[in-house]
Formats: sequence, C-alpha cells, structure tokens
Amino acid sequence: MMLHATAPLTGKAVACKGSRSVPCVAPRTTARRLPVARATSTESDEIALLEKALSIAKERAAKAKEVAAAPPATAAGGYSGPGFTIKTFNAISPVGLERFPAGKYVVSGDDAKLPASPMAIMLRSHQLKQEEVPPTVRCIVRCGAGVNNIPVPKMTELGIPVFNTPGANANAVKELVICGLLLASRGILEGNKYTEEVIYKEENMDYDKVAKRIEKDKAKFVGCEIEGKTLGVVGLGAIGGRVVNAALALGMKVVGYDPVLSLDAAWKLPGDRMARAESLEDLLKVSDYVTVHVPYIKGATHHMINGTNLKQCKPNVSFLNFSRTEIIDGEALRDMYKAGRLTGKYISDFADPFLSGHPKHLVIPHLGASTEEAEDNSAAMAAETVKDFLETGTIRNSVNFPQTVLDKKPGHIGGRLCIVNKNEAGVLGQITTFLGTQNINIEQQINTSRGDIAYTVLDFGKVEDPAGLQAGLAKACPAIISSRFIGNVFDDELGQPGTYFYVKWANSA
Ligand SMILES: O=C(O)[C@H](O)COP(=O)(O)O
Repeated sequence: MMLHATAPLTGKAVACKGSRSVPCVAPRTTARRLPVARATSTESDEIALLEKALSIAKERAAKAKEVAAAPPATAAGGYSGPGFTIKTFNAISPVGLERFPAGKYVVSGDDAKLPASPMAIMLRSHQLKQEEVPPTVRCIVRCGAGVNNIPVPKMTELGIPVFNTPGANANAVKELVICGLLLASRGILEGNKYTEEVIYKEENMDYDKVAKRIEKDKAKFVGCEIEGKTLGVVGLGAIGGRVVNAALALGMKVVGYDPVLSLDAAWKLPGDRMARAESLEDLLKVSDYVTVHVPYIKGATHHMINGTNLKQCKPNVSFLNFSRTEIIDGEALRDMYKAGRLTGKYISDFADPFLSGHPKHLVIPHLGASTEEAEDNSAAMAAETVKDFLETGTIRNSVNFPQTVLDKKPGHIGGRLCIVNKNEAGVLGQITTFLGTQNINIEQQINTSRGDIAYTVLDFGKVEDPAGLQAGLAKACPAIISSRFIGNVFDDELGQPGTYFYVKWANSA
C-alpha cells in the first residue's frame, strides 16, 4: 500500500489533527484533467512522507545510540566503582535505556564499548544464539512478549532467568488486531492495490476518469460489517483480553478460549458478555473471525490451528495471526483454500511459507508492537525488571524462573546470596547446613521452584570472603548451578557489580 491520503490530491500539505508524522493533503475543489505531471506530484508527496517517516526513525535510533554510548559518568551519590554491564541487541527505546543510572550501569550494543563482559542481555526479536551468552550473563530480558527467539530451555539449564514484559505492548497489538478485523471484512487492501495498479494505470492518471472508475469498480470490493458477527479469541492474556473488550465495544459477539487462563487475566474479562468455549473446536465451530493470542511453544501451540480442526470452521471464517507464523498450519490452510472449503481471509504480520502471494493471505510487516508507546513501555518495563534482579535478586515476569521477591529488612547490613540449583530433594538442607558450618546465621530466606529449577535467596550478616563461601557451598551442594553474592549494592565494596558470581558450567568448561 502506498503511503498517501485517499483521493487524488492537489499536493498541498495542510496540518492534520492528531497526526504527528504524516501530513494530510488538501482535497481538490474542482475537477480537472490531471496532466502527466500529476504522477510526479503524487510521487513527490509520497517521497516527502517517506522521508519524514525515515527522519523520525533515524532520530529515535540516534537517540538510542547516544544513550547506549554515553560514557560512564559518575553516579549520583558519589559511587565511582564499576557498573553493571548490559549488552543490547536490536534498537531499544531510549526511554528504557535511560532508566539505567549513568555511572552504575553501562549499556551498549557493542561489546568493545562495555568495560566488562555483559552481565545482562536486553533484546527484541534478535535470534539469540547460545554462543552469544557468556558465563558472566546473569539474566536476559526480552522487550516484548514472545521469547521464541531465545533458547529458553538451554538458558534454564544454565541457570539464567529469561524475562519478558507481558502487557507492555498489548494495546498496540490490540489496535492492529482491530485493524485486521476490518481488513478481513472490507476490501481495503485489495481495493487500494487495485486502484493503484489497475485504475491509475488504465486511466492514465486522468482524474475525471479515475474518479468515475473508482465509483464504478467499488462493486468489486463489497464487504460485510463486523457488528453482530462472532469473534473467536484464542488466548485470553494481556492482548487477548483487550481484544475481547474492544470487539464487544464494536458490537461483536465474542467467544474466548484459553486452556491456561490465569486468575489475573480472568478478572479482566467481561465474563457476563463473553462466551467461554470449552475447547478450541467449540470456538472454531461458531466463529466468523478467529484471532490467536498465544505464545509460540514447540510441541504445545505449534500448528494449534491445523488440517484437522480447520474442518470444523465456518466456510467463510477469517483468521488473524499477530502472534507467530507457526501457530497456524499454513499448508493446511492453503489446501483448504485450494479445495474451496474455506473462503475467508488470513491477515497476519508474519509471512507464511505456504501462502506467500496467495490472494487470501494479506501480510504486513511485523508491526504489532511497533508504536512509539509500545516500544517505550516495553523497554522501560524491561529495564526495571533487570535492575531489580541485578540489584536485589528479585524475579518478576520470568518465563522460566519462579516469581521470587524477598524484601530486604530495613537497615539490613550484610550479604544476600542468590542461588540457582537443580530442583532436587535435600538441596535446601545442604545449603543451610553448610552455612551453619561457616557460622553464618540466616536472617531471612525464600526458596521457590519451577520445573527443574529452584531458586533460593538468603540474607545474613557480614561475611569476610564471599568468593570462598560460594566455592565451598558449590562443593558441598553439587546441585548448585550458580550463585551470586549481593552486598549493599553501590554502597560498599562487597556490593560492587561484577563481583562474587559463581557459575558451575564456566568453572567446569
Ligand atoms: O513478541 C512481541 O512482543 C511482539 O511480537 C513484538 O516484537 P518486536 O519487539 O520484535 O516488535
């Protein structure tokens, strides 16, 4: 789709309320034949718009670079020791990067600019390889929801928590889903393509002819309304829940399905106005539109919509996929289109290897979370999550570690040990027994577990040799994967970033 306002244009830019980056163009007042130069005018409008969009993108990227490359400044409060080092992949919003206090954190996408090997990784859709994760990395944070670009099971095995930012970009995705519903119900993209590729060409950009043709050919693109139709929402988390409410507000009927609905998410649903399907098949049977909002998990949501359950669908069902390609089996859908069994559209911000170029498959770039607001929210939330973890060991919004929060006692002076170990019987006992042999009195502790991993945080008084303590503990408890000693971060020499971190896999390599 070309980037310009609707009707043929005078080329005169006017201020447009609510639009920051895309100027509107004043409508023509009298009909006239468009000279050949008309094409040049439209092109120059488009070039101007594209240049403007590009300059905004460049400005944001430059700002992000500037923040990331800022030399380590002296931190507020006079701290002048080493800072936590964060390696970024992808362009991360400066709004998030600015959350890392200068002098206490050094953030860069370039290893050479980090004074020490990275202690955390911050990324968006970059396909993270295991080799990119040195043993100094204590955590990884995804500015966004989907973590299928991160080798999570391997990270779990290495004892590295992976965080994401659930909900931070949900509104942006919801708005695009609503747009997707309209793209599915009306011939918007097809009509635009036809106008540009057929009408303009055939009528040689003659305005009067173009205007007549636009009226005449509208009959080719008759759509339907979404009001009163049924939307099936698969996955009722932060995005799905918002989609449910927005669709209801537009007068749609909504049926939802989520086999792992959290209590938190359930509270946000309009239970009285949304029907809840007992199974995916039940949802597919009644839906005119189906939108998927589940994470991509191999073996769980891979081809969740497939050749078997597509047979349950209404023939004119349209699919919206702003989650991940592999959730819908594109090959099966293509076969159903081929056999004439399905006639609705498939709207997505992901390409599909089996449907590329198929007239029913309307693809746009992966734009779900690409709004300034979503990028800012996700980066800010990611930065706070990392800071909390690095400075206190707190785990919130992790996809592979248990939620763990142990508030420090006011005025606590001394150490905190954060231990990651295999979730096996007797390990906690081994840890506390060992600390007892070292004359360490535990003041408070928390022990949590998730799957194969357990995480323990213990507070105690001052210790003289944290490194020796960690080495001794690892020897006494073979199930320990890593441990991290946190003193009073930034306040005493034991609390300096980068110190006292034990990693079994690095030591045994
Ligand atoms: O997983 C997500 O949050 C979305 O797909 C957005 O991804 P992006 O940050 O790469 O745009």
